[in-house]
Amino acid sequence: MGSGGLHVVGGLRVPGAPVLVRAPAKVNLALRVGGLRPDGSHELVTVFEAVSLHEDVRASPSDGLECTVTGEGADDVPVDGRNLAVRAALLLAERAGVPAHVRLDITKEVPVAGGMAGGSADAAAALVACDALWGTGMSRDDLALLGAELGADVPFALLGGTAVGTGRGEQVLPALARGERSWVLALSATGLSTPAVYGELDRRRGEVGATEGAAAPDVDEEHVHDLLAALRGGDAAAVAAALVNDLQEPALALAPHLRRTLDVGLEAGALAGVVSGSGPTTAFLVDGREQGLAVAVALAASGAAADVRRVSGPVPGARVVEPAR
Ligand SMILES: C[C@@](CO)(OP(=O)(O)O)[C@H](O)COP(=O)(O)OP(=O)(O)OC[C@H]1O[C@@H](n2ccc(N)nc2=O)[C@H](O)[C@@H]1O
Ligand SMILES: Nc1ncnc2c1ncn2[C@@H]1O[C@H](COP(=O)(O)OP(=O)(O)O)[C@@H](O)[C@H]1O
Repeated sequence: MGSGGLHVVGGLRVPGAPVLVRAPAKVNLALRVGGLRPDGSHELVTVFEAVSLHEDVRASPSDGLECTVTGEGADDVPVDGRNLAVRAALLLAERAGVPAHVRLDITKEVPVAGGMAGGSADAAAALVACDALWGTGMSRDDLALLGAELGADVPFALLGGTAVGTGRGEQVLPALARGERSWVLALSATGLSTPAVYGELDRRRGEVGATEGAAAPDVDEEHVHDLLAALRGGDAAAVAAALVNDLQEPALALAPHLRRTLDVGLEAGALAGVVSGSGPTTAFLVDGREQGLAVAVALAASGAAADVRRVSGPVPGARVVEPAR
């Protein structure tokens, strides 16, 4: 285990050069939420798709631990020990037994607190970048285990593609998925707190449970069976029909304006629209370029979205980008 980084020169990697890693945002194509676990998380079954909205993390040599953040929503992101990328560097250094000496420069494209796991992407990218910079020689599985300690979505940001997540969402396995999907994302001006949205789901289930005796259902892969079959077939309309999110109603309760956003996207011809994870980003599945343009224009023109992005998926998980952009 070396203490220096690795630099590519004529095919050889030499210690000490900056490493640039890119990691993707995600959309949950299905999110079925079960009961509350003793650790405060919910049991869930989800199908993640990594989409072409990215976070870039550059790790450079330093005498200490420094962090900068620029790009989408940078003002809302801490640069101290609360930053998930900083926490990732500290955790890797501790487990590898090396000093946490690195400068992390984060460039964000993913909306903060948008339900697209931008912070998790930063953590995943920082793990991969620091592993390369410090030459700690961790396997992808080692990094995924560390990632799971940082947040439930981090292992998926490492894996990318289209995958099934179980447990807290941190146990991920690739899913068979044919073809590429086109998405229009409607961004909100303000974020939603993930714990608040799960809390709203619990509150609603508590009310139902009090009268009907059944609160949280057990969840297993059977709950995402239709979606997985549709993904294997690669038919966008079948995928659209199977999109599901148990956090959608709680998110809509906390951010009622999203109902109009969903209506506008659907009226403009999207195959389907769904709140992404805990929201407030909404994701519209579209069939082809023309439909995507129509949906994006309608969302932007109506004012039902603060901003609009057209993306595609699946894309790879956190990876070293060479040469640096
Ligand atoms: C809802 C989802 C769907 O993919 O994503 P986002 O919409 O936030 O991106 C995830 O479950 C969010 O995962 P992530 O944001 O990584 O969660 P963590 O940092 O591990 O936990 C933040 C908080 O979310 C809640 N949480 C998270 C995961 C889970 N299975 N059950 C939970 O109840 C807990 O209140 C926890 O304290
Ligand atoms: N590197 C980071 N990027 C974004 N948010 C971060 C980061 N580190 C910590 N956070 C905190 O995590 C919160 C939500 O993270 P984020 O991943 O953007 O959203 P979501 O959980 O909705 O997908 C933010 O409000 C922010 O304060």
